[in-house]
Amino acid sequence: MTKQTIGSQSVLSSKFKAENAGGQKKPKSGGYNAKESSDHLDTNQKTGNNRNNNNRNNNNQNNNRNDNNKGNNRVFYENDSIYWCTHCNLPLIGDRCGICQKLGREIKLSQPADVRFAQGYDVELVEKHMLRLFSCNPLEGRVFLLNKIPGDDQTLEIIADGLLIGVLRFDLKKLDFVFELAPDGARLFFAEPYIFAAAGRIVDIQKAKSHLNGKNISIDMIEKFPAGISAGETVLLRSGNLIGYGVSHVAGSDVFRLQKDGGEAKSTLSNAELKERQILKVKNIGADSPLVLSSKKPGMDEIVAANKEYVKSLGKNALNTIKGVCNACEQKGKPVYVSFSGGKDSLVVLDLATQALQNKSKPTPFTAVFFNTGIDYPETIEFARNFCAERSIPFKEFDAGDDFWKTLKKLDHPTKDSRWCCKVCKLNSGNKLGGGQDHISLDGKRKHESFMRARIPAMDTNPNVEGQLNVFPIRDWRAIEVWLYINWRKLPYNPLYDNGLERIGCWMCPAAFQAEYARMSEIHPELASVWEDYLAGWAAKNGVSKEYTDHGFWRWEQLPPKMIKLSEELGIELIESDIAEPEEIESKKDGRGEYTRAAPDRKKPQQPTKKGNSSKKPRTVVNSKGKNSPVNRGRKSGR
Ligand SMILES: Nc1ncnc2c1ncn2[C@@H]1O[C@H](COP(=O)(O)OS(=O)(=O)O)[C@@H](OP(=O)(O)O)[C@H]1O
Repeated sequence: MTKQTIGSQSVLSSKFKAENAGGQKKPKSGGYNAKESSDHLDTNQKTGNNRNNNNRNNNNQNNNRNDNNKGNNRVFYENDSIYWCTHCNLPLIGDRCGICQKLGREIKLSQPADVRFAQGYDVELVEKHMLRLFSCNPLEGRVFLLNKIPGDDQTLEIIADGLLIGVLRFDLKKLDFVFELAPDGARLFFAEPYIFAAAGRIVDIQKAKSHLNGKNISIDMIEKFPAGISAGETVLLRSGNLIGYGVSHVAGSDVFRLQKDGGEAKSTLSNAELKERQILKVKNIGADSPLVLSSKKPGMDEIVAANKEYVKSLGKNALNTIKGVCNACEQKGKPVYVSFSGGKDSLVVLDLATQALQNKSKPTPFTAVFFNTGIDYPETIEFARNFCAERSIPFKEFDAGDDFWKTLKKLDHPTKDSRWCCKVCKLNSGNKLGGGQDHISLDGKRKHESFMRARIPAMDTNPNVEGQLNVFPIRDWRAIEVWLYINWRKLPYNPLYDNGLERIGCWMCPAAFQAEYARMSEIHPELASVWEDYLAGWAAKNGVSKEYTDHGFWRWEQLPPKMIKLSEELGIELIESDIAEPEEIESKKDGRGEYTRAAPDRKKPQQPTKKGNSSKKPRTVVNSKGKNSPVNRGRKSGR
C-alpha cells in the first residue's frame, strides 16, 4: 500500500484504491487499527454487503471511541464514511443511490468527518485559487465537498467526483488561503483540455534512475521551469512518463535567469546561490494516467433525490427522540424550548420540533429561544427573527445588550483558554429562561463538530442552567446530513453560510479561526474595525506589535507550540506569560490535539476572571530569539 502525505493528512492514492476495488470493508466492530484508520480519505468498493437505514442509524448511535493507540485523547469516529454513486456521480450518506439504486463506492473521510457541500463563496474561493495557479478550473459547475481537517488554522479537503483534489489551508504567515494539490488533483491538469491552460505550472524534470517521491530536486535535474511560478507554490511535475506534483522552493524567474545564463528576469538569488539551492520538492509522482472527471454534473436537487430515503430516516429518528423526551411521563408539563442560534443545526432542530410537537390533535407547545449576545452578526438576528415570524413559531429573544463590552472594560478580552464571553452573553440569559423551573431545551450540538463534542450524550442536565434538561436530537448527524435535510425540506437558511462562514456564532469569538476573522472583515469591515480598534489599544498598553494582533496571537492566554513557532518565524515578540510550561500546554489541548477551534461548550463555561495573575513573574517581552528583556510592559490586566 502506498501512502502519500498532504499536509498533516495521509491519503491513500487512487492507485491503491484501484488495486483494492472490490475489497471487503473491514467490520466496524473491530478494534481500532492505527495503520488502517489514520486520517485519510480512502475509497473501497463495497461488495454487496448492503447496510440498510437501520444499520446505518445504529452505527450512528455509537460512532466514536477513544483512539488509545495514538496515546492521546483524540476520539475516533466510526461513522467516517460517505459513499459515491459512480453512475450518477454524486455523494451518498448511505450505500445505495436513491436514483439508480446502484451501490456506491465507499469513501473514508479524514476525521472528524464533518464533511459538507461547498457553497457560494467557498466555490468562488476554490475557483480563484484554481485560476490563479492553473489558469483553468476543472471543478467549474460541479457540486463538490469540503471536509474540515485539523491544522494550524482552517484547513479544508476538497472532494470532487469522489476524489481528493487538494487542500485549502489558511496560512497564518500569509494570512491568506493557499491551495495544495493532492495526487488525483494533479492528474486532472495533465488531461485535455486543462493541460493547455496549466502548461505554465508544469515543471519538467529529467528522467531519474531512482525514486523521486519526497526528494528535493537541484537545478541540474530541471529541464523546464515556467517563469510564472512563485516560491512556495504547488507545481505540476512531469518526468518521462511520470506525472505528479510538488512544491517549488524558488521563483520561476530565478530558475529562468540561471538557465538563460544571466538574462533580464528580476531575481533575488545569485547564480551561485541558486546552483546550491534545491529547486523544488517532489510530493508525489508516478506512472499515473491523466484524470478526466465525469461528464455528469448533478445539481443539489438530484443529490437530495439520491439521498432522500436516508435523510428521511435520520429525520424520523430525530423526531422520535423529540417526541419521546417531550411526551415522557416524567417530563410532562415542562416547558419546551428550542435553543435557536440562527445557525444551520438549530434550524434543523427547530424544523424537527415543529413537526414532532405541532401535532394537530395533541400539540405540545414550545418556544424558539434566541440569545442575542450583542455581538451577533446582523444577518443572524434578522434570520432568526424572520424564520420564526414567517412560520408563526413562538419566539423569545434574550438580549445581552452591552454586557460583552462592559465586561471587556473590567477584564481582559476572552481567549480560547479563558472564555468568559459565553457565560456573560449566553448563560446569564439562559438562567433567566426557565427561572429555575424544570424545562427542556432542544439544542443543535453535534458530535462531529469538533473532537471536544464527540462525547455529547443524547440528553443531559445542564449544570450551568438550573432545571434545564438539554436534548441533542441531531448529535450524530454530520454537516452533509444537516445540509441534505435543509435542502430536502427547502428551508431558508442564514445567508452567512453562502458568504464563506462555516460556523455562525458571534462575530468576535476567540474560538474562531484566523481565516474566519479574515472573512468577517471582508463581509463586515465596520464590525472588524471595532475589534481592531480594541486590539490596537490593548497592544499599545501591553507593548506588543500590530503583527502580534494581526496574526491572532491575542486569541490565547498561553500560546500553543504552533503559535510560538510562528512567532519565531515571523520575528514577533511575545509576552512572557504567553509561554506556558509544557505540562500546562498539554493539559490545555482541546481534545483534537490542536488548539484550533475549541468549540465553546456551554456545559463548562469559563467563570469570568481577571486575566491578571498576581503569582506571575514581572512582564517580560520574549523576543523570538529567546532572549528575554525585562520591560515594564504589563498588559492592562495581565494574561
Ligand atoms: N445565541 C444562541 N441562542 C440560542 N441558542 C444557541 C445560541 N448559541 C448556541 N445555541 C445553541 O447551541 C448550539 C450549538 O451552538 P454553538 O456551537 O455555536 O455555541 S455554544 O457552544 O452552544 O455556545 C446551537 O446550534 P447551532 O448554532 O445551529 O449549531 C444552538 O442550539
